[in-house]
Parts: sequence; structure tokens; C-alpha cells
Amino acid sequence: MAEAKVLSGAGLRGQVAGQTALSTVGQSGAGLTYRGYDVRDLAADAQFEEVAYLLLYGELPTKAQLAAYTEKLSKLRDLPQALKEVLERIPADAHPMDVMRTGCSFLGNIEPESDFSEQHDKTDRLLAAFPAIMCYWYRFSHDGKRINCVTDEACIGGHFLHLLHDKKPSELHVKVMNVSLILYAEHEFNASTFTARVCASTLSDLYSCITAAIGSLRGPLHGGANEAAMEMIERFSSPEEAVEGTLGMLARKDKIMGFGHAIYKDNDPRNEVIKAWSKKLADEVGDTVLFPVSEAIDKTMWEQKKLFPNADFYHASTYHFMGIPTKLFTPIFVCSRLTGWAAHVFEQRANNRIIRPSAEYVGVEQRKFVPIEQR
Ligand SMILES: CC(=O)SCCNC(=O)CCNC(=O)[C@H](O)C(C)(C)COP(=O)(O)OP(=O)(O)OC[C@H]1O[C@@H](n2cnc3c(N)ncnc32)[C@H](O)[C@@H]1OP(=O)(O)O
Ligand SMILES: O=C([O-])CC(=O)C(=O)O
Repeated sequence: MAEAKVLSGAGLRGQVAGQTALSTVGQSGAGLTYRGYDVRDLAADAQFEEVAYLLLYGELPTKAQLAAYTEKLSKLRDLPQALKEVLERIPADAHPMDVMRTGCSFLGNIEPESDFSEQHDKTDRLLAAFPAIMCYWYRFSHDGKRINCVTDEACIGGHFLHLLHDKKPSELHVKVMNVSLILYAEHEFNASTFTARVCASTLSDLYSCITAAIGSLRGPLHGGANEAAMEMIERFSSPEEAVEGTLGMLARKDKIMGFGHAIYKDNDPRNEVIKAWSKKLADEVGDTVLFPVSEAIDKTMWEQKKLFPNADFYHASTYHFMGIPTKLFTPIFVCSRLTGWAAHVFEQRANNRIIRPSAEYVGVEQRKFVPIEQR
């Protein structure tokens, strides 16, 4: 596939649908850049909040700006009582992406964006509140516990792990969450971001744009692939079984979740980063199955189909090794991608024309209406 891939055809593939100064995907040189910075450099040395600031405010922050920004976000973490009550009504077997969608939408009712001048503040509020929206619902519906939504964790990744596990996370886990949130933050005109931009182009409010984007990210062909990949890898108890199972899935023409990409031709630059952290965590927990199984699937997919793991594949084992329940994988993606979505909404608003493409009509020719009695 690597050589043959052509960016054209259905799905608007290869068509320029607008301009962005936020990221480049799959261009020569660095595979993925955020405002000109290679994502691998950001993942190695930056904090997620620095990247959020870069995307939302235009430049990397100075030390003082970062301190003020993280302080602002940490003060916005708590949830209003009315939102907690809504979350308590959502059943334990609901999909957590539906919880995120509802949480975002409900917050838009009680703290609406009444004017576009509020767009940065409303985004910061969502950025600070999303981990608590996910964890308040999860802990209440699964453990019967009404958690305190405020922690003293310095960063969003640590705050999320603390809310989920009710204890201070290790430095290693905080670092991995930070890397993961950076890798997922922004990706040009992917399906969910394009959804947000279409919504923004009607001059709708920020919460509507983000709620719509969450709906698009939920699907297994997009953000939902990390959960689907986990469900697949945990079915195998050895690399040999994984190879056999993968060959079987390919023979049945099943889609293998966590592989392939709409834009990248032969690798996803985020993969090497998250794979390395997955390996570190595998060593930390003494894993002898999941990581080797993942590698066996990875190798088989390349040998058989020249398909490569995308950002989602090794995120599955990475999150699993940190004790994160599979159903929360895609909501974590929301906590990160919110930054990219919102930055695109700002960009769309700054130079807007309603997005309204045309369709090629393939239906029947024009015909005469037949009254119901005569049909
Ligand atoms: C963060 C993210 O959102 S990354 C993407 C996450 N999604 C997934 O991992 C889901 C699995 N992957 C896929 O479904 C696809 O690769 C997508 C949706 C990511 C991209 O779709 P497309 O751009 O249509 O893929 P592409 O044009 O490269 O497909 C080429 C061929 O490879 C096949 N193919 C692509 N990915 C896979 C896969 N994961 N498993 C099996 N076959 C695949 C396609 O079916 C197609 O075959 P065909 O020509 O016989 O129809
Ligand atoms: O760009 C895409 O089509 C999907 C993707 O990898 C992302 O949104 O991170």
C-alpha cells in the first residue's frame, strides 16, 4: 500500500478544503508539526499545557506565561453541582464518549459562550473540566463514589490519573500521559476537526462545535480505534496466536483497528514515540504477553499488507499498562484533541465562509409527483 497510495477519490481525499496555520501532516521532512514544531521534539521535551498554549494562543509560552496558564487551568477543574447531577444519571453501561458529549453539551447550557470574545476562556474551562467529567461519571457509576474533582496535581495528565485511581500517580505515568496528550493534540483536517470547523462555519457556539467533534471522534475508524485495538490484542495469549489470528482476520478481509491512515503513506510519526513508552511500561509491569503480541501483529500487518500502526495501536497497551480501563481510552483523546479542535474553531471564525460543498447527483431523473391514492 505504501507506494500505491493515492490521495484522491471518495471521502474528499486529497482535496484542499481550507487553510490552516496549525499543523502539517505527512509533508516531507518532519511527519507532523504543530505551528512549525516537530511533534517528536514537543513530546520529548514539552509539557502538554505548553502545547495547548502553543495551539490556542499561537506561540510557546515563557516560564511566567506557563505558570499563569497552569494556575488558571487548575482553578477551573471543579464541576458545577448541576453537571454532577446530570453525570450521576448516566448509566454505567453508557459509552464514555456519550458521557463526554453530554458533559460538554450540558456545560454549554449552564456556562454558555455568549460572545466569541469568550472563546479562549470557554476552551480553557473545558480543558480543565474534561478529566473530571470523565472520572466523576466513571467513579460514581462504577464504584458508587462521588469523587472530589479537584486535585493538587500540577498537570492535566497527572490530574486525570489521580481522579481515576484516587492516588498520586507515579512520575513515569505522569510523563507518559503528558506525551500521549501531546501526540493526540492536533492533526489538521481529520474527520473530527473538520466536523468542528463545519459547525464553526455556521457561526455556532464553541460547545456545539466541540460536541459535534466528540461525536465524530467516537467512531472506530477514528479515535475509537484505540479501544478496538485493545479488544483485539487482549484476545491473544502469545505472539504465535496473534500472527495466526491476524492472518485469519486478513483472510476474512476484516479491518484491523489501529493500522493504516488516510494521509500517512508508510508510517505515522506518533507511533515510534508511543511504542517506545509502551515498551518502558511493559518492562515496568513485567509484561510478557501484550507488548510481544502487539509487535507480532505489527510485523504481520507490515509483511502481509504493508500497513503500519497508527497513533492508536500502541496507545492501547500503553494505557492498559497504566491501569486505565479500555472504555476510557477514547475520552482521553478528547481531553487532548480539544486543543486542536478549538484552535481550528478560532481559525475558522477568524476567516469564515460557511462550509457548503456540492454533491454530484446520482438519483433518478426529474419526474412527476404521483398522489398517494394513485401509487
Ligand atoms: C487517530 C486516528 O484517527 S488514526 C486512524 C484510526 N483508525 C483505525 O485505526 C481504523 C483502521 N484503519 C482504517 O480503517 C483505515 O486505514 C483509515 C480509516 C484510517 C484510512 O482509510 P482510507 O484512507 O480509506 O485507507 P486507504 O485508502 O489507505 O486504504 C487502502 C486499502 O487498505 C485497506 N486497509 C486500510 N486500513 C486497513 C486496516 N486497518 N485493516 C485492513 N485493511 C485496511 C483498505 O480497506 C483499502 O483496501 P481496498 O483498496 O481493498 O479497499
Ligand atoms: O488525521 C486523521 O485522519 C486521523 C488522525 O490520525 C488524527 O486525527 O489524529
